[in-house]
Amino acid sequence: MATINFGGVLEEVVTREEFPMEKAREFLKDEVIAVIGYGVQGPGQALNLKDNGFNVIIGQRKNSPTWDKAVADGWVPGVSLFEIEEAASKGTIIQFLLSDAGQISLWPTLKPHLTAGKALYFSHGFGITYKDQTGIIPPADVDVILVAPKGSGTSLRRLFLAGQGLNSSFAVFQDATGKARQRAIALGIGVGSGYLFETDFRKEVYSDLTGERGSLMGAIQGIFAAQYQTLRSNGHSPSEAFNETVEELTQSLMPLVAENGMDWMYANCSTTAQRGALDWWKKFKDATQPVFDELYASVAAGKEAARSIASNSTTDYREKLNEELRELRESEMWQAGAAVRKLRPNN
Ligand SMILES: NC(=O)C1=CN([C@@H]2O[C@H](COP(=O)(O)OP(=O)(O)OC[C@H]3O[C@@H](n4cnc5c(N)ncnc54)[C@H](O)[C@@H]3O)[C@@H](O)[C@H]2O)C=CC1
Ligand SMILES: CC(=O)[C@](C)(O)C(=O)O
Ligand SMILES: [Mg+2]
Ligand SMILES: [Mg+2]
Repeated sequence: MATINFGGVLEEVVTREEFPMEKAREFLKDEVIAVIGYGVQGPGQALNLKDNGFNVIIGQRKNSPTWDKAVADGWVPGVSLFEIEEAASKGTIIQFLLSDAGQISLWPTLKPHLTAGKALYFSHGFGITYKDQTGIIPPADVDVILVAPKGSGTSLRRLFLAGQGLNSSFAVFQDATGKARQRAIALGIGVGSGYLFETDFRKEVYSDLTGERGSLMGAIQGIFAAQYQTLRSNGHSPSEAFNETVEELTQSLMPLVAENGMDWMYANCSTTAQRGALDWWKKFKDATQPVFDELYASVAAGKEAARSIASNSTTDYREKLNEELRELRESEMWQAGAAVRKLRPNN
């Protein structure tokens, strides 16, 4: 473990230097890793593990689009691709990568295959933390571990193929074998993590649900929409409103934030912009703080989990989500965005 100073707070981080790929492979050489679910995280993690030299099999329902996707990705039926139950019985480590709602309906099928000494692996603290709602209560004689990549499974795979990596958090909920922590770390390295930050299941899911509803996805769209509306209602054209709300942020300013922090991005803007941003960010913080506090309370009370389970358990959940995404896509702001993207100089 390397001790790193995060803004004055010391934390332990696992690095690839202390736990190299070779060590991870050696540690898991007798394990069969069964990846159940082939949505977004499933392919990213399974392909990275396979390419890193681990024994991986996929469990999917036959005659499903994701079965075909797995075949197209090179998994071979009867060799490395099986029906869910067969994969679960063969696996010594079960990576449970169905959607959080899907995990609930599959749990009774999976549970009998969790025999003594196996490991149950999640990429989210959801199922375990909200066990009152999910009914996911693992047997006492299996390890229960978590590795949660800090980003989309698509990015996990892309960054791996580019020779880079994505950081992940990891956690142990239950150590039945005495090697749960090592198993989690080895898997974290195997799926393509660069650094591994230790957490627990509850903190992982509370922070993840807050982040995606908040500044990563929900709040950002809300702020974009509010500013766009202000500009439009004051007579600005769609292209002007979109450029000043989204395009400049993603194309020019966020890469600078990613590279060297907010003050660095500010320092590379005009002194006029710096004056305004330094004055106004606090007003936006004060205005949104109550919403973030309400959000966290809703997460901690299990209300966000309940809503997610209820809406993603219906048979037509995918159609309904797609319908809402279509509304977003067809809004004037994002239609303006589509036109603006076509005019990027590199296109
Ligand atoms: N999407 C991402 O990149 C990230 C996801 N995670 C976590 O990883 C896990 C997997 O997430 P995703 O890959 O996004 O899942 P997903 O939403 O893409 O679903 C994965 C698979 O579950 C299947 N599924 C859904 N309901 C089912 C049911 N009732 N029975 C059988 N199969 C069903 C879907 O067909 C799909 O193939 C979740 O715990 C999620 O919170 C963690 C970090 C990022
Ligand atoms: C990609 C990720 O980490 C999210 C946003 O939390 C998720 O997909 O659930
Ligand atoms: Mg996340
Ligand atoms: Mg999430």
